[in-house]
Amino acid sequence: MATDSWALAVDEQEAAAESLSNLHLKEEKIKPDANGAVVKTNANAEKADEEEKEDRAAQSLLNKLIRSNLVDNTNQVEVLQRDPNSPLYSVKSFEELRLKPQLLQGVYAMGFNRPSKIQENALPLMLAEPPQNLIAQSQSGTGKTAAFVLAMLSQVEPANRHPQCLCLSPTYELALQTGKVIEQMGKFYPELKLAYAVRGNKLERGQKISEHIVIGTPGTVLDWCSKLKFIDPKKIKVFVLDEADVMIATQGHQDQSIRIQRMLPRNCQMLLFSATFEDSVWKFAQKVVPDPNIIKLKREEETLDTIKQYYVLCNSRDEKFQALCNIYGAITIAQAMIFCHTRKTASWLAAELSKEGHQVALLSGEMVVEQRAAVIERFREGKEKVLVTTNVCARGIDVEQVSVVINFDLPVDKDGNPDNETYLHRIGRTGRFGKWGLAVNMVDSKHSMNILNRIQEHFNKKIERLDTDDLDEIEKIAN
Ligand SMILES: Nc1ncnc2c1ncn2[C@@H]1O[C@H](COP(=O)(O)OP(=O)(O)OP(=O)(O)O)[C@@H](O)[C@H]1O
Repeated sequence: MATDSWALAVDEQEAAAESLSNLHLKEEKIKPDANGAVVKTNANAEKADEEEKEDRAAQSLLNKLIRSNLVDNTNQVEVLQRDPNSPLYSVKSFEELRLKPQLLQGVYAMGFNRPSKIQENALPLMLAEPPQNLIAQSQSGTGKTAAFVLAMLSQVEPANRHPQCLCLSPTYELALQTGKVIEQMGKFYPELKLAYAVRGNKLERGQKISEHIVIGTPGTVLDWCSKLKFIDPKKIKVFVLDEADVMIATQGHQDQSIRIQRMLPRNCQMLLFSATFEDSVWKFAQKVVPDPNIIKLKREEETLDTIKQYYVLCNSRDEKFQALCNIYGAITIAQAMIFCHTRKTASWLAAELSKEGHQVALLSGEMVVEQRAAVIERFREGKEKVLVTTNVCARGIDVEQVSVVINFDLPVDKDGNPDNETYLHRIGRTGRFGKWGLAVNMVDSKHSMNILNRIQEHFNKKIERLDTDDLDEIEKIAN
């Protein structure tokens, strides 16, 4: 396909995505009810019983919006150097990096006292002379964005008024979030300018952009580099591919990213970041980052050791609800998270619990990400005591103070098999929050008993039966 018609196809694709997201916005009608519970009044109610679809970009954005500090990790960083004979540098302070004073000031103004684990190794590699290529993987919240933003800011020469750093993000919203970090860290570097290559940011044809850093989504960046020629890709010194795992989950982005990368000069520094490292990400990473250094930080392992796990046998949704009420009647629960399989069950349950006088928050996929972030924030602050959510919607969200988790429906994957990873993440604890926890699983059919059995086998941990008609027995589980 010729570049122009290809770029046109990209345009159409992004336009379609945009109109879809507008449509999505129009359908949002979420308001708190008289009890403060967030209740869905979605025009598209027939969709409510559909299983939620996983949206990795939305999850990633949500995580960014609700995160207030670094995620702790006690694992060792693994570093694989391209040249194994060169000494392995790691820094324990930002001073050691010999940053421009205005950047050091920016770092400290953000409240960073010392580099995070991943930054200790990634920063010296990225700032080395000559610049080194890097593939880095560590879970969300470990300081990757701050690291590559600092690398980009360090390489810019403000007197050269053309784009020198190019950063690709999977979505418009994620690009804006990274842009905010650039602006914050570059606060004391006013001559440094940033442009957003995102749909809707229209420039006049024939124009060349003078900003030093361009951050955007692959389709628009490709347009700006090829069809519209706003950017001269040959002058790019640093190329960052952020959230590679989310990127390749979006159709078309992988090819667009590769096409952009092919336009860059050979000596351009290539940096790729990802929170996960499945095979597909690794293959993609190798295509876009030649001769890489590799840094990996394993996710902190979660365990079920400090969790008391129970199951309750029920015959229907109403019985599950009754069992839940009995548990609430017998023990004091400061805060609980309740997981349901569909939006319909989640909103029904939230309404029923509010009728019983509970302060309930509802989190489900039809809310825009900002609304979801606000719901989580309120729950974290203790404004609501129960958070009802769909299985998919709350993936990856930690609310540290919650000690009781109820699986109103057991987690299953799209083929109906037990989703052990989700089970563990919902209920398990890392070393940091190794406090006592209680998990109750509602089982209402042979099928869900089978799922529960497979979960028990997978973790080799017995899940005890709980008779919720026996209040004494329930009381005992809290001791
Ligand atoms: N050295 C540091 N000291 C203290 N806080 C830091 C440091 N580096 C980053 N942070 C803060 O920690 C949080 C997570 O950092 P950052 O967003 O860079 O992580 P990330 O790994 O890029 O996450 P994601 O994969 O979600 O983008 C942010 O609030 C950031 O401001």
